[in-house]
Amino acid sequence: MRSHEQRTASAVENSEANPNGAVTGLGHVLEPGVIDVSHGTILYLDDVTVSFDGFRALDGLTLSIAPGELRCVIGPNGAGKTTMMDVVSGKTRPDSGSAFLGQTIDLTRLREPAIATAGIGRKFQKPTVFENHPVWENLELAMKADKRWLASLRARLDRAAQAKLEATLALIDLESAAYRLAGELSHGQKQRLEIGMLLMQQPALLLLDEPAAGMTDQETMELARLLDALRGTCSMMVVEHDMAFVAALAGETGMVTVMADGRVLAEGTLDAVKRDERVIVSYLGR
Ligand SMILES: Nc1ncnc2c1ncn2[C@@H]1O[C@H](COP(=O)(O)OP(=O)(O)OP(=O)(O)O)[C@@H](O)[C@H]1O
Repeated sequence: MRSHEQRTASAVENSEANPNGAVTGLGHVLEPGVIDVSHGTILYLDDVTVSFDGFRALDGLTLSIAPGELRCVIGPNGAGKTTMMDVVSGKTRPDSGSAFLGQTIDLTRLREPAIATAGIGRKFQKPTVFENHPVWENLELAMKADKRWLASLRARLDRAAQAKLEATLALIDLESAAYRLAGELSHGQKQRLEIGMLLMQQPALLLLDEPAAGMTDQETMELARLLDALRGTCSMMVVEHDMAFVAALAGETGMVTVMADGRVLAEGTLDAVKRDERVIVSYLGR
């Protein structure tokens, strides 16, 4: 598996070797997983607008995320957080504005499967695992969905694929549950398994929509530890309402984005945004 740094390096090499980089001018991805982050941005949204029957769910949203960053996005109900993730993952086309993965991959021109292939993995609130299959097989099936693993999986798991599967099982702390049916897992374990399934596809950017919803406090902190362990492997954008979880992820220095009314209301460390009068009024209260 290529690390984030290796992907970045090869993206730079690729753009030097080929003036078009990893994509054509039309934004069609030619080589999965190669993202040009040479300008220090993995995700760039600029002035994005999405309207539903005249109502602006996103209203000039501008936001960027650095490679390797774990960005928490908070904000009141209806702020547009899910709509923003829908734009990034290709589920919703913006009316105007731009959305780029790295320098060259125009997300507004790609369909959802192409965006997934380009390196964006999305986790929805409700865990979606194959309940009637054992945990390890869920990871193997996820791997099969990734063309890069196909050659090794055609016959049987080769050493690299096997090692990746075992490392992921350890990372999501489900080694002892490897042979249990996914349907028998607790909610927190299912959430971790689904993140593991996304990791098998080697995403460059993971979108996580309220991953801690419905979890016990202990499960929430286990999830925070897992996401912490992923730092540097992939970039992450986490939409969340649970402030204890956000505090665990952001720490003292992580950047937190506060959305309201379809745009960014404030951005800064959690401590700074919590003291921001506009954030207190529109979201956190006193
Ligand atoms: N498909 C749709 N059709 C009509 N209105 C929509 C649609 N999707 C979202 N909206 C509206 O757009 C606004 C933003 O919704 P969105 O789900 O993005 O907010 P959110 O910040 O994710 O909220 P929450 O924290 O409650 O999940 C809301 O007022 C919502 O009702």
